[in-house]
Amino acid sequence: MFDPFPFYGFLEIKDVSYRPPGTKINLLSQVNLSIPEKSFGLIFGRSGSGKTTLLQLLAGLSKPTSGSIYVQRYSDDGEKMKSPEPLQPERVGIVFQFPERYFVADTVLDEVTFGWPRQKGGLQLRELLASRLQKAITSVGLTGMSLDKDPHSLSGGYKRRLALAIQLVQTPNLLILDEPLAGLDWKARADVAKLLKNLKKELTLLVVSHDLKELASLVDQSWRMEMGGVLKREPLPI
Ligand SMILES: Nc1ncnc2c1ncn2[C@@H]1O[C@H](COP(=O)(O)OP(=O)(O)OP(=O)(O)O)[C@@H](O)[C@H]1O
Repeated sequence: MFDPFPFYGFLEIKDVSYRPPGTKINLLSQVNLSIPEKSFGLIFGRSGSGKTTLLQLLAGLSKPTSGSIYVQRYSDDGEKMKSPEPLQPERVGIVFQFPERYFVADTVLDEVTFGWPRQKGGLQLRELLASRLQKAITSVGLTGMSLDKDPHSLSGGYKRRLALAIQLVQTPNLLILDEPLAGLDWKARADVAKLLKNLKKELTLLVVSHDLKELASLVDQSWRMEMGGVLKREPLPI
C-alpha cells in the first residue's frame, strides 16, 4: 500500500526549504536528511551557509517554508509508530553555541531544574523528577560535585556538561548541538567529545561543528552544508 510517510530513520527532514518571512532569499534549499536511532550525525560547512538556520527549524523556533520534519515516536506500549508524526519539540533537546552565556540561576541545582514545579505535585512526581535529575547528572559526569555551586564559577568543560544535563533532564530522544566544543581548551574538548560518545549509546545526536578531527571517531554520517543552504551527504574532509 502507498505510504505517504515512509519511514527512513529516527529523524527525517524531507525537502525542507526556508525563506525568512518578508525576504526573497532561501536560506535553506530542498534539504533532505535522515538519521537512524542512536547514531551521530555531523553537519559541517562554511560560516554563513545555513547550519544554524537548520537547527533553529529542528528546535521548532521557526517553521519550514516548504517540506517536512519528522521524528520517529513510540506508542504508549513502546512500539515504534508506523508513520512518523510531525516534529515534537518537547522530545528534542537543543544546545546552542556557548550555552553558558544563558545560565540564569545561582546554583547548579536551580539551573538544571529551572521551570520545575517547586511545591506542587505529590510524592510520585517529586520522585520522578529526582530520578531524572540523578540520571542526567550521572550521564554528564557531574556526580560528586556540589549542586549548590554557582554555575558561572565552573570550568569551561563543566559548564558544557551542565548545559547538556539541562537538556537531558527533559529526557529527549534527539539531541541537537551547535558547536559543542567551541571555545574550550584541549582537555575540555577531549572530555566533552568522550561524553558525547557515551550519550550516543542512548540518544540520537545531530551536531553542527567545525571541529571535525576531534569528533571524527563518533560520526556515523556527515553532510556538507553549501552556501545557499544546500545540504549534501559527504564524508568528513580530513
Ligand atoms: N532572519 C534572517 N533574514 C535574512 N538572512 C538571515 C536571517 N538569519 C540568518 N540569515 C543569513 O543566513 C545565512 C545563514 O546563516 P546561519 O547562521 O544559518 O549560517 P551558519 O552556517 O550557521 O554560520 P556559522 O558557521 O557562522 O554559525 C547567513 O548569511 C545569515 O546572515
